[in-house]
Amino acid sequence: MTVTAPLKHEVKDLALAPLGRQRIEWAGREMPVLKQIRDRFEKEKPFAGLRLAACAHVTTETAHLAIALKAGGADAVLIASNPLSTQDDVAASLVADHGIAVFAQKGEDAATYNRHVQIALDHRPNIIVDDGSDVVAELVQHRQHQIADLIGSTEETTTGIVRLRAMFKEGVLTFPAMNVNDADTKHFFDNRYGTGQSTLDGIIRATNILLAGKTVVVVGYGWCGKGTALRARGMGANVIVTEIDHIKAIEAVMDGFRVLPMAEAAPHGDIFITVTGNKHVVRGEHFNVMKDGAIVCNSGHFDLELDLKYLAANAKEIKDVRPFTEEYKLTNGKSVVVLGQGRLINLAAAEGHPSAVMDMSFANQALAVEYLVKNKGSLAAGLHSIPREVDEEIARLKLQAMGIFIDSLTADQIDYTNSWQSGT
Ligand SMILES: NC(=O)c1ccc[n+]([C@@H]2O[C@H](COP(=O)([O-])OP(=O)(O)OC[C@H]3O[C@@H](n4cnc5c(N)ncnc54)[C@H](O)[C@@H]3O)[C@@H](O)[C@H]2O)c1
Ligand SMILES: Nc1ncnc2c1ncn2[C@@H]1O[C@H](CSCC[C@H]([NH3+])C(=O)O)[C@@H](O)[C@H]1O
Repeated sequence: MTVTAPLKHEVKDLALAPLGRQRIEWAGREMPVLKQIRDRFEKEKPFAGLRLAACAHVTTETAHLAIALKAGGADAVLIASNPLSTQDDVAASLVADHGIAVFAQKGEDAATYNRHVQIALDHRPNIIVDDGSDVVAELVQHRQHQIADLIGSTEETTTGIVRLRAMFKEGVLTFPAMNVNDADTKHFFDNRYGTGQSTLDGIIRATNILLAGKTVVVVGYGWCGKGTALRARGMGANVIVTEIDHIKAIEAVMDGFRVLPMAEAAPHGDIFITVTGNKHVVRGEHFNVMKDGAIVCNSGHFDLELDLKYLAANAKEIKDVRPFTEEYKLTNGKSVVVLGQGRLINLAAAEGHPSAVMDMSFANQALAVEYLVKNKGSLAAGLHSIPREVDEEIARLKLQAMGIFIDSLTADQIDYTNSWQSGT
């Protein structure tokens, strides 16, 4: 379908649409679950008459989510959830081929990013699809009067959920918000295997560095950390993990990784990857004892995990050495190489998670939006889990699409698992 009527948008270049169209089609081959949901939405039109604002990384995978929501009848606006993650060809195709209003350009500055958040809210959304909670935070801080329009929101990522919990505690989250991140078919695969693969992809595309034999320090051993450490080991790196949580640290030790405090890991690392969702987990005291030329990057959240202000304040010179690769020559004579301006390296220098995992994440998103609409007016304010049966159905459909079938319990086994008398 080609839309001829002028559409409000802010994308880099509409002439990139054919390339975007081709890449969106390619990604679709690995997104069979979302495709089934989209086909049903097309027939049932569950979102007819509803205004939807989505804030997500504008990638080939998000394109499929946006197309599915539009197929369901939503009047959708899409903005970027990160200044560096937009794929400009995809943004162009969504506007030109699908009639979706996209406001996103790779490399947009902070002022533009924030202006796009305002544009998303100017749409007066009934539904917000958020990734990191920037749109919801703006709504509850400065546009309380618009909450009456809202049926609810959905949240994609761990730190977004942390922010929503904090909002609820303060009494400002006065509408239902679907917790997409905590669905098993989301974080087990997206945060772990998606981040594991795409983070290394980003580092390799930015630097073309050999991982075998390098010491990689993974900061944080949550879902993203586990995947990153596992995949780095698979590429032959010696992996050190740092943590602040005793249980996660034992897990890392028993998974066979060396665990050290950051101050002790800092002199050993060749490459540092932060995946904590926390602030300044690598800072001055650590940069100062790193090897000359150590590479640091973030695959967690925003650009705060690395203390970039410290680096800038202590640099004699900051030099672009390759795309998404800047060398900070420090006053102590050593240099630190920062990838992707300290923003998500997997989305800045590579293409984010592969489509096969985003298929499940975005199936959860699409069904979360439908759940909000179906239960309009009856859900309490605060966070809501994706219903277990939805999570299980997504897993069933994914396995089916992969051509993998599993056993089911026999009647005898069901009886056995339901009884407590037959212990022996
Ligand atoms: N790059 C991506 O595409 C991508 C994908 C999914 C999630 N994320 C983001 O990555 C971050 C991590 O997500 P997750 O699901 O792994 O969260 P998680 O809660 O499972 O793990 C975070 C871990 O970091 C640890 N941590 C916190 N502060 C630390 C510190 N100072 N030093 C060392 N460890 C510390 C915590 O103890 C925890 O184990 C979040 O911000 C999330 O939003 C990014
Ligand atoms: N290819 C992709 N397309 C769309 N979203 C993705 C892709 N890869 C990863 N993500 C999502 O990105 C989320 C983390 S983004 C962290 C949010 C914040 N806005 C920031 O940019 O710092 C994860 O929860 C993933 O589901």
